[in-house]
Amino acid sequence: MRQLQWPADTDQPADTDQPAGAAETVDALLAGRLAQALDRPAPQQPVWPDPDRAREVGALLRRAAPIVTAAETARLRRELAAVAGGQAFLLQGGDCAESFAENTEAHRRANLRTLTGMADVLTRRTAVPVVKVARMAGQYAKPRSRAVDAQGLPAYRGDMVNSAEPTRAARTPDPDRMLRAHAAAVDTMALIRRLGRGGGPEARAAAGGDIYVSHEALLLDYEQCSLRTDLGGPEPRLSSGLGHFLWIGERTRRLDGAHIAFARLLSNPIGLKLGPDTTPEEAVTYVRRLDPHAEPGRLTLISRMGHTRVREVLPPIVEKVTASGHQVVWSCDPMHGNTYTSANGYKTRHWSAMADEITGFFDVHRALGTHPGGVHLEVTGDHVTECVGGTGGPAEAELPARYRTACDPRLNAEQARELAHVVAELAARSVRDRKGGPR
Ligand SMILES: O=C[C@H](O)[C@H](O)COP(=O)(O)O
Ligand SMILES: C=C(OP(=O)(O)O)C(=O)O
Ligand SMILES: [Mn+2]
Repeated sequence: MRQLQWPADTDQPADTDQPAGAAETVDALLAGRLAQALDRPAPQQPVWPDPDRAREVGALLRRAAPIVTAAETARLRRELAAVAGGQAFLLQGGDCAESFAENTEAHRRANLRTLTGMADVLTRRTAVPVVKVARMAGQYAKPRSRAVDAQGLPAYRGDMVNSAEPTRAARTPDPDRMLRAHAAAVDTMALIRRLGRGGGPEARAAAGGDIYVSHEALLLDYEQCSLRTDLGGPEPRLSSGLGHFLWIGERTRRLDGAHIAFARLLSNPIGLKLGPDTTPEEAVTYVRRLDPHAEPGRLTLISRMGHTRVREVLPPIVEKVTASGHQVVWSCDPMHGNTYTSANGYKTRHWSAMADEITGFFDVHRALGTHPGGVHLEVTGDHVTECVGGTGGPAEAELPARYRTACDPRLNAEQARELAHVVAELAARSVRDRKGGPR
């Protein structure tokens, strides 16, 4: 698989529409499609104060080595096909936002250990393989509800864009941060490889076998780098070397927008967040658009409906998508639909609301006879106090003690483990139902 060849003398893909044939022609075709995709409206993008520097950074990044290999990504695609087919579960999780300051080896190891620990709970209880996908090695860009924060400053948009520090200078988007984020992601992937392979028994236990990496494909100036021509699928596509799995967020999934068009071009498995306003008709439109060749596991639909809505909103979506014949992975994000501000002013989530949304998600799939494929969580191994509840978890008044997140509140290791037991019970029941044959 080759790096996508950009037309000579320019940093931008050519706007051309030639038929596929020789290698250069396929590259030109894909580069043209990419240019068309990126030309569409793109919400949540920073305005770089120095566009020339942003272009220079883009050119540097396009020459950088990929973070993940195409072979690994292809393996994840096969494993997600098994999830879509009901033979495995998906566990995806990590920080809401990685940050340069928190990117220590201890932090990353703790997060990996937490993910692995949760996977162990699930595997032991269900005896079904668990595919582990970390929100890591590229999760540095954030969509925001408001462009301006409470103090009137430009919002923090992730360390890849600006700094969380509350000054106007720090909040000014800086394209060089994309280089730092890329270097940090390379470093994180190297750590994961070290733990997984040559790291010795202790390290191997910490990593727990293969861990894939994922992030939200949000910042298009970053995402258009590290693209390789992939001729292995039903049509020529682009394999992103920036992560194994990329997802499109709730705030950037407009159907006529750049993010959906970009995801359509990728051969990586992709995810799509679906909030409570999604209609079944919209869901099917996304599925047809993003999985045009009906490849099992190509698309993961990550519902984040909120615990009060999931039982009402999800069933018609699952029914309509199932009737369309596409085999998607159904995943539940119980975090983003259950966020609220505590009485003392902290953005938080209650453990019980998450457990309830997950329970609702499994109940919906049980009633419809479909496979509740997995969960998507914001979680850390650090001893933080960001989400309330769980046995022994903090109350609202205790949130200030160790509230460290760069963006959204994460479950700490104890809360995560307790939630893993809830998921494991529900998953075990679902496995039993399936073994019992059609109901
Ligand atoms: O995950 C992150 C999103 O950026 C977040 O949920 C939006 O947060 P905001 O409402 O604080 O902007
Ligand atoms: C921004 C996120 O989620 P959503 O797009 O579902 O709001 C996220 O996963 O951090
Ligand atoms: Mn988040």
